[in-house]
Amino acid sequence: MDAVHLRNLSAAYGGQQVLGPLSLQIQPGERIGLVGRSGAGKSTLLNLLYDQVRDRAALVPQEQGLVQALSVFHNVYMGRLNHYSAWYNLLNLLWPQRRELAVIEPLLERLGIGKKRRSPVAQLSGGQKQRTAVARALFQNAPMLLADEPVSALDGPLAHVVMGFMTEAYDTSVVALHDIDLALAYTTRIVGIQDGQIALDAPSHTLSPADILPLY
Ligand SMILES: Nc1ncnc2c1ncn2[C@@H]1O[C@H](COP(=O)(O)OP(=O)(O)OP(=O)(O)O)[C@@H](O)[C@H]1O
Repeated sequence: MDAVHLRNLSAAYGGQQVLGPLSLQIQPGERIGLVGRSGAGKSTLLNLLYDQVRDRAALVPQEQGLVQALSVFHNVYMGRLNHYSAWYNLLNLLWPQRRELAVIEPLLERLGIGKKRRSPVAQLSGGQKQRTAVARALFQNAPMLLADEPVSALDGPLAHVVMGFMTEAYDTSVVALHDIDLALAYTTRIVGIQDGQIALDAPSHTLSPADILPLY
C-alpha cells in the first residue's frame, strides 16, 4: 500500500468550521489511534479520509451501516460484494455458499457471535451489532482499516479480543477510540484532535495516559 497524503482537509457545517485546515500523512504499517473529546472532529476526519481512500479501505462507521433485516452472515458477506459477480452475490443471498461460510464462520466464532450467524441484525444487542460491523471489515480484507469507535459498546475482555483481531488483520489502520488505554495498547501512533485541529501527534510508545488527558 502507498502512503496516504492528506493536505488541507477542512470541514464546516452551516458555515461553522469544525475541522482543519489540517494535513496528515499515513505510512503503510502505521496503526493510528485518533483520540480527543466528543465533538472534537474525529468522525469528520475519518469520513474525509474515507472519501479519499474508499478504493483501498474497509470502514467500520460509528453508525455501523448494517442492514437490520438481513442475517449476520449476509451483513458480513457484504464486505466483499464488489469482489464477486451479481449472480454469485444473489446465490449467497439465497443459499450461503460453503466457500464463504468457511471464512465467515471462524471469524464470527472468534468474535463471540458464531451462534448468531443466522439471526437478523435487528435482533442483536448493541455489542453484537458492533462486532458484526467489525466482522464485515475483517472479511473485506482491504489494504487499510478505518474504524470509528469500533469497541465502544463492548466490555473490557471483549474490547481486547476485537482490538487484537483488528490489529492482527490490518497492518495499517486509523481507529477513533475514546478509551485512552486501548489506544495506547493497540496503536503505533496517537493523533489527538482538539477543536478540529491536530493537537498531538506522537509515537504511542512515547506517550502515557497523562500526555493524552489534557485533550479531554
Ligand atoms: N451532520 C452534522 N451537522 C452539523 N454539525 C455536525 C454534524 N456532524 C458533526 N457536526 C459537528 O461537527 C463537530 C465534530 O463532530 P465529530 O462527529 O466529527 O466529532 P467526534 O470527535 O467524532 O465526536 P464523538 O467522539 O462524539 O463521535 C461537532 O461540533 C459536531 O457537533
